[in-house]
Amino acid sequence: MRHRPRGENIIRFDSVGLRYGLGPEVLQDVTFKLPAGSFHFLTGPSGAGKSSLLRLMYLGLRPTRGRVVLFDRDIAATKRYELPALRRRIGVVFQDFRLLDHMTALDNVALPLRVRGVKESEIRRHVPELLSWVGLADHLGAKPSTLSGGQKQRVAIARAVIGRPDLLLADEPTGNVDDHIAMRLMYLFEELNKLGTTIVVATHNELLVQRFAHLPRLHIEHGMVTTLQQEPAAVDDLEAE
Ligand SMILES: Nc1ncnc2c1ncn2[C@@H]1O[C@H](COP(=O)(O)OP(=O)(O)OP(=O)(O)O)[C@@H](O)[C@H]1O
Repeated sequence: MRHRPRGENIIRFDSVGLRYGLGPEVLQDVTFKLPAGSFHFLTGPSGAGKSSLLRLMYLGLRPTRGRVVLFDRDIAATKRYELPALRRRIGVVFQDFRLLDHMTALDNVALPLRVRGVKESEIRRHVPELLSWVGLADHLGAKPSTLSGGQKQRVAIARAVIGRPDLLLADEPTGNVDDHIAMRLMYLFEELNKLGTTIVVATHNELLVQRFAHLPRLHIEHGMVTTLQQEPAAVDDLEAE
């Protein structure tokens, strides 16, 4: 973690296009930049390309055209062996969690800290505390196969935030939990953001988007990304005009 002064860009896309194989372009001419320390929702209908955009951001895919600049590094000009160090600065909450099945919840969350050589005494202090905060105090020793979808999701979120990454990318992080836990998870993201992490949360949950009102919002439709500087007027508001 080496947070940068707010205002500098953490990530920049210039005219980025993406196609899978010989298929049509699923993202077209995507251009935006995210300043360090900002918080954005990523919205759009199912199949619009939210997960694909996140994959480009965490370097899980290379664009078919255009330029991606991450932490001031042009990814096309970055050597393959340099990519893992960049990736370690990003926390990712995958839609399908991607927990390691043979490890306990505690060990899954501890992994990013162990990779970084953090002392076991610190790991034993911080990891149970975070897992308790997301409501999993009774499941520290549980293997993912014994956890519900919502519990796995919370382990995945704890793993993504434990190392206070420079950039957090979360794909539908509240998709499997009730409203109360969704709020708790959002507050966790807000706290992380206050500490300097830039955050992108892909979601279908309009209530969350309206309630936390982080702008600009990135919105994808028909392969195009727009940055919305204000929330679209609700249908009731339009009818009242
Ligand atoms: N691995 C892949 N191979 C081929 N096409 C893909 C692949 N992954 C996604 N797509 C296509 O890319 C488009 C965007 O998909 P993506 O998963 O990014 O959308 P999304 O907005 O995240 O959807 P959802 O909200 O349903 O998760 C879709 O048309 C999808 O079929």
